[in-house]
Amino acid sequence: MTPPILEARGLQAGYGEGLVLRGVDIAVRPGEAIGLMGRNGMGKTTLIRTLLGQLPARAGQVLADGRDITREATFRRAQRGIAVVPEGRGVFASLSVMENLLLAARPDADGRTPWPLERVLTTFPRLAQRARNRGDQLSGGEQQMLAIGRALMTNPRLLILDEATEGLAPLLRDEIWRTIRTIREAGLACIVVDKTVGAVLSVVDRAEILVKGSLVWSGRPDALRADPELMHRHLGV
Ligand SMILES: Nc1ncnc2c1ncn2[C@@H]1O[C@H](COP(=O)(O)OP(=O)(O)OP(=O)(O)O)[C@@H](O)[C@H]1O
Repeated sequence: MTPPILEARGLQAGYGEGLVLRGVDIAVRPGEAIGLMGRNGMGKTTLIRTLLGQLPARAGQVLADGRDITREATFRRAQRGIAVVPEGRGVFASLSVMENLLLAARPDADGRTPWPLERVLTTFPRLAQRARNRGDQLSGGEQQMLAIGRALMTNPRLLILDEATEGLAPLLRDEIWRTIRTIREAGLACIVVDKTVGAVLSVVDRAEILVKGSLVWSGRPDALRADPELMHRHLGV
């Protein structure tokens, strides 16, 4: 069987004296979409940061395609096709939409470009309309689309979206969810973190619930929806 694109085994990490992740096992296979769920402060962002190498692992392993990358630098992981749309977006304010996109462009590790500029602009028609506008002239929703567009320009195999719809008006949220669905249908693997539980469950293949740095439940979205008590206890809905 093809090994997972990204995997954690017994992963522990934290800040200062405190341990946040208490031995997490998780794997994302090619084309799979995972919803990483849990109440505030349970460790979702910490897990993503540790998978990306932005925070060191204290114990356990991170593997990419079956290879141990626990000590590998963040930029090397990005070269392996792991792209992130961070909380807070990271768009260059003084550059145009087009410049933001072109600056991010690079082929994948095999030299292919499944996401050329034209495809990104077709996926986000709003970005095409705003091509000459500066990053700081965009609405919050447009900035978010640009952040996702920039990630796609790196031709990733796995896209990690942390709070992709945070702070956006409902209509813009719907537009972001529609594009995430399009990206999914294109076969790109994703990890999605978002407070809108219903929307996350509508786009992922599997949900994983974190409680105090441990994964306590993993399963299909319909199994989670069918268990209101579980949803209430761990997700507060
Ligand atoms: N830079 C930091 N320094 C110290 N503690 C931190 C830091 N970042 C997060 N924490 C703590 O680590 C724990 C997990 O936080 P994390 O941000 O990973 O949770 P989360 O599940 O992503 O929650 P949220 O939805 O609120 O972002 C929390 O107790 C938080 O206070």
